[in-house]
Amino acid sequence: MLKTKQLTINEQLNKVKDQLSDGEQKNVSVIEEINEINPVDFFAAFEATDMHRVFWKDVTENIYFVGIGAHEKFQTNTQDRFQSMKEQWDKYVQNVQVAIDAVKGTGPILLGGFSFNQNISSEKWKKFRPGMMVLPEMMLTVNEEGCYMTYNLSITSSTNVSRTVRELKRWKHQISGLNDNQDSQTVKSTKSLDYRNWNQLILDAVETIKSGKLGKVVLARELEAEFNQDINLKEVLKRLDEDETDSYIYIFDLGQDSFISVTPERLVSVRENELLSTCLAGTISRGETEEEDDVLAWSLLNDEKNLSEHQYVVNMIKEAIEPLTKSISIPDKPVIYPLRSLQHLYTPVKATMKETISIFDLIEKLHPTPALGGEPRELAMEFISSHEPFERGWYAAPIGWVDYQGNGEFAVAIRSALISKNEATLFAGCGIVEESDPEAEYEETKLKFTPMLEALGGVSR
Ligand SMILES: C=C(O[C@@H]1C=C(C(=O)O)C=C[C@H]1O)C(=O)O
Ligand SMILES: [Mg+2]
Repeated sequence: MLKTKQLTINEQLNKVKDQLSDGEQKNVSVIEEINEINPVDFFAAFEATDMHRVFWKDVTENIYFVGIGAHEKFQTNTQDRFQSMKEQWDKYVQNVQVAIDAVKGTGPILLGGFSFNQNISSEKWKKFRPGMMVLPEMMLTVNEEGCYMTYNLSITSSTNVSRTVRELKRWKHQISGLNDNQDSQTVKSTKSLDYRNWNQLILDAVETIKSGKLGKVVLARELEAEFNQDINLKEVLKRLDEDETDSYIYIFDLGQDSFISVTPERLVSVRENELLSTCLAGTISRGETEEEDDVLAWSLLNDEKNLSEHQYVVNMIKEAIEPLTKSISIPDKPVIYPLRSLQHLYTPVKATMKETISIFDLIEKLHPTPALGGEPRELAMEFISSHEPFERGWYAAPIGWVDYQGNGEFAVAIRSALISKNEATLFAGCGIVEESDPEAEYEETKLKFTPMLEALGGVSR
């Protein structure tokens, strides 16, 4: 329920308009509670339009955001991309009026992401920028309390409010003509780095680690899949939403090209001055039976190699965050984080910050953690750039949202794919440490392709 007596969006717009002087223009956010609507259906209803679409599902808070269209687009190509994004958003927020006292998860919320490296250069990623976030024209919020629609627009003292409201509500026609009978694609062929080259890549990394230059480096491979028809994003999303109940689900859709991720890894979340980050590194498969599952979990919790992969992440996050905090709590030992097809070592990091610090500052400090980059960071980044035979683009990079009050959450885009028509490029990586064995790491990446590949209708290889 909205906190204040619920004003219609008509009344909300008139309230803002009445305060405007002649010729003045104002960004405004109006919010209404709506009847229940399925977020996957809502996202899919705009498939045939050229509107920008963003999908976000956070399982911890049980919340969905679906952003449609772009009232404002914020992009950055500069070296200081996180600061540049922060400045652009701060500037917008200073001139926005939220017409009513918004409930959590409604109002102006910026959705988007960044690339792994500071630059993007390959043809494959040409539609994506190093920083790209949108303030949607309309955003559906579905949480435990209900369904809400936020509209972001700008008005002047001469705006025709009833006509504007009619235009805002056009989406209702869009969802009524929904066609559910589209076919799903099947995979025709897949292609990945051949094992000989993978073997060499891992041996090079292990040698560099043994020489003392690196502690850990995360290396990944691409899997290119071709399908018999254009990928039906709605079916993919529906499967992920139903099956992958312990991961974030994210789509950044630019029309023909979409980036999609089903990631269990939180980079950082901020609620007022409370911070939560998670260390997720160290992997084993799930068992067929409960007993086998327990045995695997126990062996992961006691495996020196996996514990070492994990500890690099804990140490780095602790070091990065501690100076900003009044108090910090990190358990001594990791626990198991089980997913549908694999399990990880997991350590939550909770902290109360000294003052409210922008989520963009935190991303800048944390990205990439040694769960995606390595230790030491700069050398690991150089090793990745010079050895991995593809461009990461948005894979392993921060994706998420920030609201107008500074709350926000960013995940890391692993278990992800770049989709274009009937082709998808999937990504999976693994933490290489001194004890790494190329074949075991190859199997681990294969396991990590599973969630996305299954949702796409393919089989892992
Ligand atoms: C790099 C990925 O995952 C990371 C590597 C892990 C590992 O090597 O054990 C586990 C989780 C993530 O930190 C990926 O899924 O692509
Ligand atoms: Mg690993």
